[in-house]
Amino acid sequence: MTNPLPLGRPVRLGTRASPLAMAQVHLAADALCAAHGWHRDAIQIVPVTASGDKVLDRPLAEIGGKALWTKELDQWLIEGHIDAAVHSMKDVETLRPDALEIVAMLPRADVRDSLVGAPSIQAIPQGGRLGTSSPRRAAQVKRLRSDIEIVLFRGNVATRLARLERGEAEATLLATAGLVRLGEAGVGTPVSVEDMLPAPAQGAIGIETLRDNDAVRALIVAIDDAPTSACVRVERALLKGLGGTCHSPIAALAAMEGDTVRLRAEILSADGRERVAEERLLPAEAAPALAEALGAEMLVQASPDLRALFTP
Ligand SMILES: NCc1[nH]cc(CCC(=O)O)c1CC(=O)O
Repeated sequence: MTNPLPLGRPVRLGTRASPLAMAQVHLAADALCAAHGWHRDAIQIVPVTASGDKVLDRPLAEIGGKALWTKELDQWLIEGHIDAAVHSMKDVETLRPDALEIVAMLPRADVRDSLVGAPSIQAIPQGGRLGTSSPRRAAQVKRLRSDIEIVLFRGNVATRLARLERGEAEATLLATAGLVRLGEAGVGTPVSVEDMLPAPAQGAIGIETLRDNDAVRALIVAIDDAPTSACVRVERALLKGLGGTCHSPIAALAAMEGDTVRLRAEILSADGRERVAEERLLPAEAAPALAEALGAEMLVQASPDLRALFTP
């Protein structure tokens, strides 16, 4: 016997249609079924093509930023075509529409980036090319290896790996979590967070609903991993304080240590020559507010040129 459907019909989970997003929505569906004792047909998966997946020849930052990943899903939620949307938290804008709320996050996966094409950043050949469209990854690599040339790599994980295979760059960096979820765990070598601090919210999957839909919220909140939610909220609060955009090289990682949150954060100039880095132990309760204040403080430490990267 499996439990009856509380909405009287399957729960409709919206997702981007990319292979990574599809793998992630299945993780969310599995978690919901396990938590509620449902059979898998209690969930209906609804793929929605995001505008961010349609334009592949220009940097995301230029064509409209992170909103392009969520715009269609936001609209489907608000119009009631889906009950919840599953997101890579890394791709979710800092400021969300008032009607929506991220109510749960799955346990966070590996937060590290993986280097593909070379065993370490040091081992990339002199003057070699690194394919990425991430201002953070570009700046962090430039900081370690100013000789490396950055070439624009957009598209999904498979596209980027294919471009590397074709010799369009010597190396690329991808989120380890994404590689693992796509069954490509053996591809690449994880880079330590000491060498390369990840993007805020990297490795976290969030589920968003309509703030006012109590029935759906109650179902989704059951799968929330509290430490992941707490840490990702702190990283996103820092982003809010920085007021960054997709143009802005920002890295941040929060981790629970008992009743405190260890927050590491850095902002960099595009060439990696300037860096403002901070590490703080914050009491958990006040951590989001303190992280937001830290973001503003980091901007004060930055040169006018670096600060300009954070003014939209
Ligand atoms: N911007 C694309 C994106 N959004 C989330 C992930 C990886 C999965 C995750 O961080 O949870 C990726 C791919 C990548 O950066 O390699």
